[in-house]
Amino acid sequence: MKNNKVFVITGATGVGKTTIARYLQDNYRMPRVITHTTRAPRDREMDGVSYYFENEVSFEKKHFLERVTYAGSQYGSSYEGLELAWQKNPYITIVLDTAGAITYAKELGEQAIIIFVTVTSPDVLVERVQVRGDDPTAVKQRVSSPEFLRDVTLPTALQHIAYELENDDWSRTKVRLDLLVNDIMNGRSIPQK
Ligand SMILES: Nc1ncnc2c1ncn2[C@@H]1O[C@H](COP(=O)(O)OP(=O)(O)OP(=O)(O)O)[C@@H](O)[C@H]1O
Ligand SMILES: Nc1nc2c(ncn2[C@@H]2O[C@H](COP(=O)(O)O)[C@@H](O)[C@H]2O)c(=O)[nH]1
Repeated sequence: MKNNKVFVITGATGVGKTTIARYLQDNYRMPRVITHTTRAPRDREMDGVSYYFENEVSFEKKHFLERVTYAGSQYGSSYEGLELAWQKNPYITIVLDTAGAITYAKELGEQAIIIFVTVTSPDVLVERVQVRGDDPTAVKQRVSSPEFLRDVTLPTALQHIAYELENDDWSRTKVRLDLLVNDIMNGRSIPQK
């Protein structure tokens, strides 16, 4: 259905993408599209909830709309995943790296609402993922990856397409998010930076 929309939440590791998707699920009943990855689950992550956790063989058997390598692991999302979520609600979310967000903007056009999440000082990102309980070795590898460094800045291909959402202070982020969601749901266009 053309009226179906997907909020694509993108940005660097630890910036708050999953937190935002959870907020939209809890407050607007927007289901999150579950994507596939070959990386190992973190503490408290569950298969079929956080991700579909795959091995290299099972990953290759999926039918992906797009797939990327991020910090040495594979990630991918499918049309089937989108359709499954759209069966529950015309507004859904997906959390992607910026390469995936660019593909969604190209493939889905106006059906994809791209939200690029930022923080004023990227130094806080390491602290946030440490507080989240990520393994210190994995954090070190992640923050030195080219994908992490790339995703801190809005890519040229998403300029004038993505809404930039600063997430320094969660209580302020929620207010801006509510305004953005209500504008989209009411068919208003939002001025972009
Ligand atoms: N505004 C905020 N201020 C402080 N901490 C925050 C804020 N937003 C989210 N967090 C916390 O930062 C940590 C990382 O957030 P989250 O898991 O949502 O990031 P992410 O962008 O999805 O990361 P990743 O790409 O690594 O999965 C979590 O512990 C979350 O509770
Ligand atoms: N392009 C895609 N990016 C994805 C997908 N699933 C998750 N992601 C992004 O990968 C990085 C790393 O995720 P993490 O959970 O290991 O921290 C992050 O930016 C996710 O948003 C996908 O299917 N396609």
